[in-house]
Amino acid sequence: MFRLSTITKDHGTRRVLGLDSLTLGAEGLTVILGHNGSGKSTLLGLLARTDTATTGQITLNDQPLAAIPQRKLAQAVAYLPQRLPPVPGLTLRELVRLGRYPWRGALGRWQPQDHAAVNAAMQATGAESRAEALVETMSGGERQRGYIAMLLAQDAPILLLDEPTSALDPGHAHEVLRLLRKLVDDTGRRVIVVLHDVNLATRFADRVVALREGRIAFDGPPAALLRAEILSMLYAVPMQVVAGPQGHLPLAVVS
Ligand SMILES: Nc1ncnc2c1ncn2[C@@H]1O[C@H](COP(=O)(O)OP(=O)(O)OP(=O)(O)O)[C@@H](O)[C@H]1O
Repeated sequence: MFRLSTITKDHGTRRVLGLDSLTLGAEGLTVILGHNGSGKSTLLGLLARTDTATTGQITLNDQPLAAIPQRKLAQAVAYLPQRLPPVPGLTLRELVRLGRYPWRGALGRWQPQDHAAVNAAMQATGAESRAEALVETMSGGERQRGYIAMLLAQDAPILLLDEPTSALDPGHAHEVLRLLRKLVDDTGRRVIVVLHDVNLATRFADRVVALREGRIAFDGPPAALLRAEILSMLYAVPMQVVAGPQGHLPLAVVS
């Protein structure tokens, strides 16, 4: 579990994040929402330690995040950033195998548990059928499933994903969230995921944390987010809440 206290992140004279106190990763699936530029990726980058705060402290399981050795951190936290470098010449299976990096010994030998983790991750994501395909030839959805399989193979208890559905059509976006939900429910992993789609968030999340101009503007269960005044404040456009499909929460729409 992450604890953040009095965190700020400045770029030059501009403050892009200011969080007094926040605990993340204690519950199943947390979605981070917020308008463009509200600080979501900055927050995830701080948790993944690819970025550092200007002031304040972050701990992971009561240890200062800054003091955790890189390999130990990678065993505890798997991070899928918003933008990934191209991977020319790599097959999907090779990509997923990269997820095992933090677990391999000094000589980099493959152990039975490495193979098992790669196979399980490919199976869970339905990536097996394309295992030998080159990643660069795949569609956005297939590639994204591959990256999520790589993340799963890392076998970390906490997963951080920054807009994993941004390149996906509605069907594939749902599929990714269903998969993350299943991971949480079946394996007890903790998932923290940045999304833009409010309705996807409320359908799958246990908790929603919403940022506005770098500050927390909402933190609570999905049903509590579905109020016109809260959504309109978050996105600075008039929004409404309308009836959803039978058995589901209402839907957020721009008025
Ligand atoms: N390296 C940087 N230098 C200067 N400003 C930066 C830098 N990185 C981020 N910012 C600014 O910090 C603010 C927050 O950025 P961040 O990427 O965290 O927002 P976000 O909520 O993830 O946005 P989006 O939804 O558009 O992905 C933005 O205004 C961005 O321009």
